[in-house]
Amino acid sequence: MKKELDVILNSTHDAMIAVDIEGKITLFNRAAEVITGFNEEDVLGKPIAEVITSTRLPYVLNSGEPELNQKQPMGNTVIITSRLPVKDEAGKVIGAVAVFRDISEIMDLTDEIYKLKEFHSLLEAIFNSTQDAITVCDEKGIHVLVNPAYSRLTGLARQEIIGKPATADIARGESIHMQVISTKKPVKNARLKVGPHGKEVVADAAPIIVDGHLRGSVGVLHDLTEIKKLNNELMKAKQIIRKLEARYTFDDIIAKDEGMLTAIEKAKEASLTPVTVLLRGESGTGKELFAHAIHNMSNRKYNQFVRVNCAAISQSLLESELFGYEEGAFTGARKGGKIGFFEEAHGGTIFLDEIGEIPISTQAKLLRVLQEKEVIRVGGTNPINIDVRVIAATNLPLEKAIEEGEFREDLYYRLNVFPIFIPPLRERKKDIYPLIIHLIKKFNEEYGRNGEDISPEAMEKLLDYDWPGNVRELQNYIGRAIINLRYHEKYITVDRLPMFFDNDKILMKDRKQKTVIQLQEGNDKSLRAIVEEIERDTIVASLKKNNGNRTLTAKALDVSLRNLYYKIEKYNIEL
Ligand SMILES: Nc1ncnc2c1ncn2[C@@H]1O[C@H](COP(=O)(O)OP(=O)(O)OP(=O)(O)O)[C@@H](O)[C@H]1O
Repeated sequence: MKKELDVILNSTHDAMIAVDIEGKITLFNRAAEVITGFNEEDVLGKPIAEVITSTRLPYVLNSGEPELNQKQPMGNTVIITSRLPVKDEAGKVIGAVAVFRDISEIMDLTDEIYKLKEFHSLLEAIFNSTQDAITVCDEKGIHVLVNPAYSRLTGLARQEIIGKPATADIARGESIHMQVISTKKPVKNARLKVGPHGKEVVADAAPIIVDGHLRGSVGVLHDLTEIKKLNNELMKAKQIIRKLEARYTFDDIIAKDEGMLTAIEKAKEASLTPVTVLLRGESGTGKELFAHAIHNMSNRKYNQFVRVNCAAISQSLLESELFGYEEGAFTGARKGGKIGFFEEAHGGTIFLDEIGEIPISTQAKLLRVLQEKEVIRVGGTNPINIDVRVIAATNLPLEKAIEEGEFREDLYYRLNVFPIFIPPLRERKKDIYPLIIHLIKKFNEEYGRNGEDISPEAMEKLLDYDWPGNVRELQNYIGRAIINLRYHEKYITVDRLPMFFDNDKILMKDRKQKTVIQLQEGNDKSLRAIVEEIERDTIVASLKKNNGNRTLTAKALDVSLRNLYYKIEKYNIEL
């Protein structure tokens, strides 16, 4: 029996030390040797206080009371000890035993657990407060976690989705979790519709890998309707800034050609008087630039310059935008009414771009404003005096529009008091080289290049081209050439020139391919969605081909400029 007890005593992980009534060591097991560093033979019979200075066994001998589960340091470790008196049958204390264990490893683990708990709480707070919708699936593709933003976005409560397969919240598109789980690779920018309301989202997902094993997938969804809304607001803000600023002066107009120099002289002359100016010229020739310069040289330069693109505003809104409206003038009218562009430009200049696009009914009202120098807001009766210089611009042959009954003759005469004709670039080739040098400097700054000039061979090619999009096209073209330059290159040489577009063919090819793809995929899109997609792609391609020039694009696609603006807004095209 003693042998068995010896084995037990020396194989247990609990350290044990026993002392007699005098405090001399009578038992010192293997675990006690490991923790204290002493050998049994060296300590047996010695007073415990000589071996372990901090011992409390003498107190237990004295008091006869046990001390249980006491934590205390011992050397570099921490131990947890229980000390018990040993009593004879009469209850007299005849010795004491200390049982203890090194708990420094457990303490380290406790520390680790505490830190993990802290981190967990931090993650939980982020998870619950972030505006990004987050969803987590396990490695089998079962939803295990979603945050409140996810429920707000998808309309699915936690309990409706947890435990369900990854595909359960998808209204349209492929599950990003399943893609991640099958490929172990992240997915970026996937467009999906989710939840019972088919909310449009852009989603990213990444695998959760623990010790080299896939444990699941975490997905983040961004509300696309919100992004679209913000984008629209940004576009509107940009439009407003553009409208309010007259950035250019005559110093910004680059010209060598005599025809162009004459136009500039005429414009300078006009800027010194309040005369109504009609700027004529093809799209991209610099009409807006002239309008800015005239305003900035006039005595109105410290007042507003308001640009109105008459083609970009829908016919139904144009009148109320130009002349303002009174409260309750129509359904949806803002409380308190709204002032129109003419009132906004009071004391300054209004630039009526694409004047040929004004509908005939609005033309009559515009004529009245120009004659009487007063506006009456839509839904109102009180005339409001305005002092506004008018600069109008068009790239349409207004005379032909008059013949066809689309433009009022009397308005034409009102506007055509001081016409300035800006020649197309193909008729002033002398301007091409100075414009290129000006543009190289501008784009060097923008793209961080060091271009200085253009080689004679490259120049020859550019002089041969017709530039149907005029300076705007040249500007975009040189921008692309500068991007093609290496950082150390100073010359735009022929091999750095971008291709000129022959896009009609490409466009047709693209259109056909696209249609076939849609059908081959057996996509369940409606005919309308397919047609709209093709329409959008076609407009984007044509706009690219025409360097963003709306007029040329409208012509190429055989739609009215107004219709094109409408579609650009409808499809949120930014070019
Ligand atoms: N002579 C010039 N010197 C420098 N830059 C020019 C010149 N002419 C045009 N540009 C630039 O070319 C671009 C197109 O010019 P602008 O917008 O004034 O043309 P537009 O005739 O008003 O075109 P649209 O009829 O399409 O509105 C602008 O970025 C403008 O700064």
